[in-house]
Amino acid sequence: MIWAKCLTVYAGGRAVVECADFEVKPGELAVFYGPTGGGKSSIVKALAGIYKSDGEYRAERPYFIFQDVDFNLVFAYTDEEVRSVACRQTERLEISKLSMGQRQLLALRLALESGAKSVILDEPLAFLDPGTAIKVASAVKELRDAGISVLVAEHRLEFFLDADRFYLVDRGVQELGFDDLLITASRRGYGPYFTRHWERPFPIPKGRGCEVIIRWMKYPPGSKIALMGPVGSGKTYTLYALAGVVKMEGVRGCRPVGFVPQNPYLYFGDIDLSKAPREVLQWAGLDRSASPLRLSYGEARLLAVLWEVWKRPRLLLIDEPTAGVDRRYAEALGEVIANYGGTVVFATHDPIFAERYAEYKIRIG
Ligand SMILES: Nc1ncnc2c1ncn2[C@@H]1O[C@H](COP(=O)(O)OP(=O)(O)OP(=O)(O)O)[C@@H](O)[C@H]1O
Repeated sequence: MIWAKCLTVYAGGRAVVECADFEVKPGELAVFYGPTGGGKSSIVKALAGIYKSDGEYRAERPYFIFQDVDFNLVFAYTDEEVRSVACRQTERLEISKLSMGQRQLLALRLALESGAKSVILDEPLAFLDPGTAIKVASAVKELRDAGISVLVAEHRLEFFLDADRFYLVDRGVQELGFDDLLITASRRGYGPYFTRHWERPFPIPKGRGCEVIIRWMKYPPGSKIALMGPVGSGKTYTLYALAGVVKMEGVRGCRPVGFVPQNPYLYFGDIDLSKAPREVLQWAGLDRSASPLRLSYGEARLLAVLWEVWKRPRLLLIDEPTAGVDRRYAEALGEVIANYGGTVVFATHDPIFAERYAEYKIRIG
């Protein structure tokens, strides 16, 4: 059983979610859906006791799978414990060589075998291609079928249409039927299907592009190129080759190059905002004393892309721009990509995004 009664969650000294009520009974699957920055991860962290909160909550024998699934595999278990579960499927196991989908499946198997009565997952599908996302979503549903209370925070609603409960998380929490959830989210402008444009235009510098070569084909300066293909097909590796970090036949990038990795928090590392361009900070409504690591995933991704664009690279590389963001943020990122004068290559699992914002789509793998 998972439940909360008037749960208020605090982050960075302010209430980011107010007086939330929700419950997930044994054998039920509930979905938290809502805008980027709406507070989904903050509630998950409050349930885990990491963020401060008021009100009451309980998660019976809980097991958490955080946005960064490596936390589960690398820190929570010994290598032997992970292997004892994984090696029933594979003879040898090196976590670093597993794809994101394999890592998620492994974490889910560990959850199933842990004897947990409630499992709470934050964005399990964020980095997965549709085929792998279906497998991981089925593994999540197996937990429900085993009588566990399952709560999943996810932007990719289409994989959990058969959930038992839907909660809209937008600074508060509201239980809605599926149709009402779609209508309310669309009206408020964060998807899943219709989005509202940002009121403020983006501060995007002009920039100048360069020619790139991918799979022996030349693409002219300023091209917007999507790399598509299943997980593990080599999209990120191709981006590394374009960045000049590794060598790959038939691939050539140029300099200066900008790179925004899959995990936007890695982009920021431990730097603060004191060197960020004024235009970007103003646009994002942030002040220089804020830490980017305190932003939500989607907020951090958009800030990283805008910041990188302001360095005016001739070639901008972005790994999975829309992973873990709502449609409104996806659209914002698309606008930045489309309007920047430099060459932009991005790896994506999002066909709608690629169709809309890329001039060239290259199948990898
Ligand atoms: N440690 C923190 N310090 C200050 N503010 C924070 C902190 N953690 C989260 N926030 C803020 O709380 C709000 C909710 O963030 P949260 O990460 O919970 O959103 P989310 O719904 O999970 O978003 P996403 O879909 O992008 O992951 C955001 O405005 C974020 O900037």
